[in-house]
Amino acid sequence: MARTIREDNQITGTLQNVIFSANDSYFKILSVTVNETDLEDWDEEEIIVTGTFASVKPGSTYAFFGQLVTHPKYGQQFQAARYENQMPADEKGLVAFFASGDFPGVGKKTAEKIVDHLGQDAIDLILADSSVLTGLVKPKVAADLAEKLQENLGLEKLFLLGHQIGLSADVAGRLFDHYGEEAQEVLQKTPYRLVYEFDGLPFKKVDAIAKQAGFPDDHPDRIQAGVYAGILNACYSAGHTYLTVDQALAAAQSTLQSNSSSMQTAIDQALGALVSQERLIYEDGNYSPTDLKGAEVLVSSKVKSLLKAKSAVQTTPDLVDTTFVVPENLDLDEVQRAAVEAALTNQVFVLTGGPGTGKTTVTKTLVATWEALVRHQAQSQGRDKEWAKQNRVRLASPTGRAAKRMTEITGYEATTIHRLLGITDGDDAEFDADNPISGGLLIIDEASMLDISLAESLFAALPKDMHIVLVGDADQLPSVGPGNVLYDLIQSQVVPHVALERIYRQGKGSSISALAQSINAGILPKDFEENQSDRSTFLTTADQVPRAVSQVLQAAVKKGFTADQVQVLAPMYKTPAGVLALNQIAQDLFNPVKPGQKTLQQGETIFRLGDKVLQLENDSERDIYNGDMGQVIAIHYKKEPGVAADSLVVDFDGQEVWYTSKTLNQLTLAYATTIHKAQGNEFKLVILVLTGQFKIMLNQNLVYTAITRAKESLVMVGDYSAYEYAATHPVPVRQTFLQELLVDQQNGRRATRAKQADSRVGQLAEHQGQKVDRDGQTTNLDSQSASRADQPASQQSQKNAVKQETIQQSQPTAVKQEAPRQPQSADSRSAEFDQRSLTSSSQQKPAVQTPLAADQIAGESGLTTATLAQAMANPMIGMADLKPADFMPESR
Ligand SMILES: Nc1ncnc2c1ncn2[C@@H]1O[C@H](COP(=O)(O)OP(=O)(O)OP(=O)(O)O)[C@@H](O)[C@H]1O
Repeated sequence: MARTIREDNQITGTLQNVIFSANDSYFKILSVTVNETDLEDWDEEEIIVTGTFASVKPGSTYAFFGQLVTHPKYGQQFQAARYENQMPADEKGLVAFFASGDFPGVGKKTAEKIVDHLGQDAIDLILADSSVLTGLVKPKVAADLAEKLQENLGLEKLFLLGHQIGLSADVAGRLFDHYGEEAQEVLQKTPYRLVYEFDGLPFKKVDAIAKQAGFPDDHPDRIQAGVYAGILNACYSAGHTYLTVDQALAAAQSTLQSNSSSMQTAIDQALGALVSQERLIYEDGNYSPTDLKGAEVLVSSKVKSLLKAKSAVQTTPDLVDTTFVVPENLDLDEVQRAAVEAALTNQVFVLTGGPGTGKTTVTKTLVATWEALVRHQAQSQGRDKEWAKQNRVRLASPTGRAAKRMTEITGYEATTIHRLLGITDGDDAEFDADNPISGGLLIIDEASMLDISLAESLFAALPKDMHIVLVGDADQLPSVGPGNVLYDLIQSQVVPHVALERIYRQGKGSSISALAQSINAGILPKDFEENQSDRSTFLTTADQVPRAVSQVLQAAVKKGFTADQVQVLAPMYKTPAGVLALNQIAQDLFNPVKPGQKTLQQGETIFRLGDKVLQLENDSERDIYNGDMGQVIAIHYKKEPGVAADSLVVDFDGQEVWYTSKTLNQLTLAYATTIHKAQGNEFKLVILVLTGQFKIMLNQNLVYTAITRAKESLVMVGDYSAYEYAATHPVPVRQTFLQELLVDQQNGRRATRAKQADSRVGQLAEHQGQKVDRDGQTTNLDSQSASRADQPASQQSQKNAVKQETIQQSQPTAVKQEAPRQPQSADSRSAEFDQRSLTSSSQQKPAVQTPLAADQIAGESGLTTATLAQAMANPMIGMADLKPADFMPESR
């Protein structure tokens, strides 16, 4: 139901007391005695007022503007959108205000002196310029008084100004925290500074603030900030670390919404100014945001210096050979063994491979062999325990979940990279170039998720002689943030690399692996629609997706799958086939409303006790990270004894984390997630939804990443053409410098030019339409976005070339693979896609019909209920037994 917009009501009242005050924001709950109100039905003396307030003072009078709402537990209360401090109306009141005891060193006499000299505008005069107090009071008293006034009234004024210019109280509060008493001046006099200095205000918003402050469209500050914001947005939305001149101009024009010739000249001047201010770097016809280029330079130079370094622990091939330890007596194949040797005999090493190829097995062997090497040398060289500790193995991963898995598998402590580096929110890393981390060998898992900024922090903090091994699946999605670290390291051929290709886990019979490999090669296999022992396909139109997913989930629930074991994946949040809608469906199935069940609401989401939930942000202080999944294990209401505020407790694999209304926005339901958020996680059953509505997001790496999250079974729902389109479209090329920085200058330039030529093919399509961030959130374009459909197919061929070259150059023993078939041209595929998307549901390829219903399976297969769960563990009689007929609505 659409929400009706109402005019604000008003209450003027005296503050009795502050019932609750949040630590991490200005949110408060107040008890107020009503003096006057326009609320028709309010006849009580007191009212509860909630909202964002400065240091409001009991006994003072305020005017609150907002709405009367009904809280499910606490009943009626006033939700204030803004408020005003009713300042003393006359000089007598003003004297009482200054002498209230709030201002150290100001008694009645001093208060009278101040008011005598400054009159009724005393407060405004002091807030504007505290030097008006010079000579009236002692310097210390003047400083304290000005500071206290700022703290209370300065923030209140900022709330008021924020309200007038369309800033939420929360942003106004953060601005005050950032700029202090200067905040108001920044907003009114130099608003475009916010583009460079303040996180979380898009250029459009800053521009609107500046317009209200009287800045014309052609003001140089506006053009400069618009150019900078445009370039930065373009880099972040496409994952680039630089833009060509043409791209930079297009991004700037799009952000500034003008391409007049005078604007062209102004943009050129702004680009020059941004370069001289060192906000941008211009080189060889490209513009890079200084931080991104700086990060690439640091990573490349650190990699090069590490490659030349000699570690304290000797790792000659002979020593590695004699100390080689393979856990669990596994028989490593030739390539795996060569990978271990190369990883230990080189200071920097990259290991890649698809699921089940033995990356973890190699990691375990590396850890065990390294420890044996350290022990052996500590003994033979008479080293002490401290030396062994200094050279120990460290393990880390970009996500908490992957780190936990590493710990479980290796038996060694693994952490997130953030934790390894001691990065806490908003603060600099504890470990950096001046204070490096300790350890002799560092293994980073899920390295495909490493963006250039995190890579910079990581490489900066490595001791100069540390061994580093990056492990990942090169065919997965690139990092959410800019950069292409893993790809560039491999492509440079400067860093030794082994690609594991033989699949062990799912074995030859696994059709999920075969499908993933085929999609990797740009082909949707002929048997895509045929149900296999471990995968099924259900073709539906976009509007049939919710029903189809619901049917599949019901079948899964009947078969005993838990919410933890099943993961619904879709590329984006919105649309009826998107993550938000699918979460509702899954929540109702896995955790239906029960009488008396405790719930807590945040925005549109109602969390129920028992829900599967996902952490959306890194919160290093509480050691929970973006992508961590957990379960709601308790909900507490404020009215309960000993409970200070409504709260929700989540169990993240044994770690309990509390959320209150202030942190609940970090959490969402996790029955369905975007594919980006599922990176680094694996699930027994994956239900993947792709439809033409997600076209802007579809590519090989996305669908490959989704499919390979399935450990045992995969159910694909949606539109055939969407799968076909994704399978035949490589991930768009990322423009980065790291590769060329790693190789010699001359060769590097050549490579860059080739990449630029490629990316220009797609330039015409850029800066148009919608912007979709790397996690599937749609926003209107502020600057630009690259249309994935029009990106060249070059990354696929580059990728294949890398694989081939790597195998030949760094890994002579690896099993060579046939070069995959090149995908069709992007144009012909696009045309085909559009045609298919227009096909009506009756023209959709029919779902394969089989007569066996899910709940018949136990009987017909001769399994008892008790053995059914056991049977589910076997992919051969697992989810694949759920046939299309079990999932699809009867009417189909
Ligand atoms: N050389 C080998 N011989 C026999 N079994 C092997 C060999 N290498 C790996 N395996 C087995 O194959 C399975 C998959 O290996 P592993 O977990 O190391 O792969 P992975 O690449 O880490 O997979 P994922 O990325 O999906 O976690 C494991 O059960 C492992 O014991």
